[in-house]
Amino acid sequence: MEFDKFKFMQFPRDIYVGHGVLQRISEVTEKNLRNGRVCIVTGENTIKVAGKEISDMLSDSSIDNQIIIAGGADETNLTKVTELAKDYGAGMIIGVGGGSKIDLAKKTAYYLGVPLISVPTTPSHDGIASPRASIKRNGWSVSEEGVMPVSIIADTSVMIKVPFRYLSAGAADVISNETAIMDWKLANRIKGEDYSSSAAAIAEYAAKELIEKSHLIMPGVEESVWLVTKQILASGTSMAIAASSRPASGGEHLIAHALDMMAPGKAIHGEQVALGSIITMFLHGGDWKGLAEIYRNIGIKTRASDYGISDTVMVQAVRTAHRIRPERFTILGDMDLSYSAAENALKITNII
Ligand SMILES: NC(=O)C1=CN([C@@H]2O[C@H](COP(=O)(O)OP(=O)(O)OC[C@H]3O[C@@H](n4cnc5c(N)ncnc54)[C@H](OP(=O)(O)O)[C@@H]3O)[C@@H](O)[C@H]2O)C=CC1
Ligand SMILES: O=C(CO)COP(=O)(O)O
Ligand SMILES: [Zn+2]
Repeated sequence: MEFDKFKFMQFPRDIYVGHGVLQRISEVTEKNLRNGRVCIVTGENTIKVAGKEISDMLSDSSIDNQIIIAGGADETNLTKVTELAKDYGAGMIIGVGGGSKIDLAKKTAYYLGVPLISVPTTPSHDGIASPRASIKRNGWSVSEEGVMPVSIIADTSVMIKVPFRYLSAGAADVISNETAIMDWKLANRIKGEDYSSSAAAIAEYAAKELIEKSHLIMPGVEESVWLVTKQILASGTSMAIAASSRPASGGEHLIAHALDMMAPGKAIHGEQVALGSIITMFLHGGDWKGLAEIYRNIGIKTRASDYGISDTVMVQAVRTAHRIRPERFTILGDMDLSYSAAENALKITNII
């Protein structure tokens, strides 16, 4: 048979991570702006944290720019942001904020065919340096092709200012690669899905590094942000190699996306993912107790009620999460779990 494999991988060119790197924004913009003006996609909170400062720094360097304040990463907001950026003649997008703003920015840059700079204001997720965008369409979360940022400016002196909960969530998002990889291997064995051992090795390395150094993840310590951000970048690289979020998103993420729909605004992404990965680790027959202990050590609460999520919702989320992405086979299978099986697993693992 003729060799017909093909894969497109995108990687960032320049990554600045550490104290005070935000000051590089004008220099990095000038280096990457081919033509047109700059649109800064940010949120209501994050404009105050870094969005406005970035706009001022660009203006001081005579770079025309416009701020777009956006909401969540859903279809409606994406259309609005893309139209505004297009009307403005954007030749570059700068995404400033958490995962939702960076995903909107990734997808806008993708539609307009312009470069993207990613400026995370929080270490709460591992989408900072991934080419994938998680967008809600008709209420369902879809993992889509976006652009990989040409540059990432991760200023730890900005990211340290978020509540510790956000740092714990980011670490949990990376640690959950453990179950994502188990699911990917399972899908490879059962469904013959393509599997990349190099992408999996990097995703697993990132998780293991944080597990080994979990005692160093502490509140109010900028070095902890540095530690987590480095592995967030590694996790993003694994998604770039796979050209998919597979190495960092399995059944635990499906449960998180189900909770997004069924219990919106209760727990943040990384917290939902942590709950999901304890349960999928249990279903895989792995060391769920050890995993839950690690999560608690880094400040993650491991009971659904800690977030105001009811037992019934938690059971339903576990039962039905597989419906969200039927093409992404995981330990959750391709049929609803029985009520009693889901409830039993959640009780044994002390999630409910
Ligand atoms: N594409 C990918 O590969 C990945 C995507 N994701 C996606 O990322 C999202 C989760 O990201 P997450 O960051 O947790 O959620 P959000 O982007 O929703 O941010 C959570 C909240 O934190 C606020 N915030 C961010 N930074 C600061 C700050 N420095 N100070 C004060 N408030 C701040 C935001 O404000 P504001 O309202 O201003 O935005 C927002 O209200 C999910 O949609 C998930 O699907 C997650 C992992 C990987
Ligand atoms: O959150 C992710 C990795 O941490 C990837 O997002 P999806 O679950 O939307 O693919
Ligand atoms: Zn995630």
